[in-house]
Amino acid sequence: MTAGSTNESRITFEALTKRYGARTVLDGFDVGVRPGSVTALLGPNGSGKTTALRVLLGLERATSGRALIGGREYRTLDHPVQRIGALLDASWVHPRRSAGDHLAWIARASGIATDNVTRALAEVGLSGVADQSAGTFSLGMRQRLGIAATILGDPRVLVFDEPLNGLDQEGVHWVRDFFARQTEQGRTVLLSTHMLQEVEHTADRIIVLGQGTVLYEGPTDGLESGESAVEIGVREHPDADELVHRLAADHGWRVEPLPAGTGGPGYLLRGAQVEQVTTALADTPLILRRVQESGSLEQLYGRLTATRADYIGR
Ligand SMILES: Nc1ncnc2c1ncn2[C@@H]1O[C@H](COP(=O)(O)OP(=O)(O)OP(=O)(O)O)[C@@H](O)[C@H]1O
Repeated sequence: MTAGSTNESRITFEALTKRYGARTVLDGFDVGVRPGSVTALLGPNGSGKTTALRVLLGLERATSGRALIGGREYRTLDHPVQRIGALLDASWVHPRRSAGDHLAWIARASGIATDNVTRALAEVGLSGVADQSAGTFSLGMRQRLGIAATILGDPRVLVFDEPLNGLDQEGVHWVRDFFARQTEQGRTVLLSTHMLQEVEHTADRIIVLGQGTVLYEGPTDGLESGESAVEIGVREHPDADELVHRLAADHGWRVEPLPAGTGGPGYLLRGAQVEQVTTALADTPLILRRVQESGSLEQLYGRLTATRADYIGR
């Protein structure tokens, strides 16, 4: 792959802000999506994932900032369907039209040679039902048909909104394998999801979206196997901050305050092990209320999105 084609496959959100009236949905959302990776845009319901994708696809205008495909905004692309394929809603298909006709119709409307229909149907395993009405398809088959439409123009960038929603196990596995095949060929896959459990097995990287901006961006595997960390909660104590920081300095841990909970302050101690922490705290006047290992995707997500309620309705 040439450097040029890598750049063409890159998605970039540049300080993207989107407001609906007084409501700020995206607030300087700024992140790049790497070619050759499956990247999950993760965030709670209403956090702005679909909005970010819709701006990328030219379906919404940004209030400020930009969303770029290979350095260009969607509306300036010469042959958009050959640059980016997107599936925002798999239910969008005429029920009486056959799978093949549905794709041929999209191909014609997009200026793509209809020969591509056969290739796309084969790629998603629907060749055998090409003449069957889409209305008779299961959700998983409709999803595959929607995916076939995204690859008609053989684009280097693929975007999906909640692609695993409602699928059974087999459907989920199929979609994951499909994504892996695409990135092996150097394509960029960006998907949105609000389901954390999906991410670890589906994506190589995650972008956590909250408070309208990027709360975290990084690989999914490092989250589980990376540096150890321990979350603690202690009872209110006038010197709690100072004591925790002193312990951390003695042991070489890094301290991050956690969002205030009930009953006392909380801290994330990076580089610490649970046993070290409980032993060290036993020599202080601090009373431990809770302690748990951290560093997993679930804990990270919980922590990052803990303050989202402050933002909604702003
Ligand atoms: N056209 C619009 N006018 C006003 N508000 C809108 C519009 N589109 C989206 N919103 C609001 O923007 C917020 C973000 O919506 P968005 O669909 O981007 O979130 P999401 O993260 O994709 O959530 P979900 O997982 O529920 O789809 C929501 O509160 C939504 O009500």
